[in-house]
Amino acid sequence: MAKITTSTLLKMKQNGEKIAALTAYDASFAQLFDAQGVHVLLIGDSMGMVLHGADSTLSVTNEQIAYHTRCVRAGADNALVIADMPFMTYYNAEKTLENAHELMAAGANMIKMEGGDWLYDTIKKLTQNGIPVCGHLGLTPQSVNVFGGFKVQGRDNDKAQQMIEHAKGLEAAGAQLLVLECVPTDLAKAITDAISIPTIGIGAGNVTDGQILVMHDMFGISSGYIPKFSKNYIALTGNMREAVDLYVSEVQSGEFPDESRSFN
Ligand SMILES: Nc1nc(=O)c2c([nH]1)NC[C@@H]1CN(c3ccc(C(=O)N[C@@H](CCC(=O)O)C(=O)O)cc3)CN21
Ligand SMILES: CC(C)C(=O)C(=O)O
Ligand SMILES: [Mg+2]
Repeated sequence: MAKITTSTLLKMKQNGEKIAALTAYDASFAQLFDAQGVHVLLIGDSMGMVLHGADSTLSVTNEQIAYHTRCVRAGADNALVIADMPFMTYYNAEKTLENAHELMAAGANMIKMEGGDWLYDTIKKLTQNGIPVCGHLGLTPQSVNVFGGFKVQGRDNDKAQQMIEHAKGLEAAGAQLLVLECVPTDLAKAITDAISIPTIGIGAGNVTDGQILVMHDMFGISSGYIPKFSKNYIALTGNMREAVDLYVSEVQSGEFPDESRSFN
């Protein structure tokens, strides 16, 4: 496998080849995932929950994401490395550029931010400065307290229509990838068809251009609650390497996620 870049991912969408992504937080797992053909590794602020044991992602800092990005970078040969921008590190353009710079210097190839139309100007600035951006719409966990819980988003028609507009706007602002989290499958399909950049789904059905899972959920070892959209690949295979291998092949065939792991 050659190095995965933003243009590789775009070509994969155009060719109908599914993108397999996982979160990663250290060099050993990054290397294992990379060796099994995972295309994208995300240093997620989910680390607040699966590494630190918190009940949300809000306490994660830019410094922590930078530290784990260095760890993942060291193990990633070919996979594209994306670093999450944590809660309250991108509330204005200047702050965002400074914090995104730290994550890029730590070895990220791209940064990810949660949100819609209020991010357009910032995304423009980042890409102008050479920092590729992944958007994130739907259940954006940094807004858990606004949503009143981890709830599926875009169920009513107005909200769905608004999310499609925001997806188009993010693309127009320069975003090169888009995560869709916990949205009805029909909406994920409409968004995936409406934009030319690839979509990566989690709890968004098998209609997106790729899939991502939190690695601990895929291994069935997350502390606390395991979301309904995830799948325990260790239970199916008995070892980590085969678990990742099966995940990648089920993403590529469209077998994962099935209806029982999607929302309608
Ligand atoms: N281990 C882990 N896995 C994740 O996928 C994940 C994290 N942590 N932390 C950051 C966010 C939080 N996420 C979550 C957390 C809970 C639900 C959840 O409870 N979902 C309900 C659906 C609720 C509804 O129907 O509206 C479910 O049944 O899965 C979803 C996403 C996704 N991310
Ligand atoms: C679940 C993914 C998309 C994420 O943002 C994270 O792991 O923090
Ligand atoms: Mg995140």
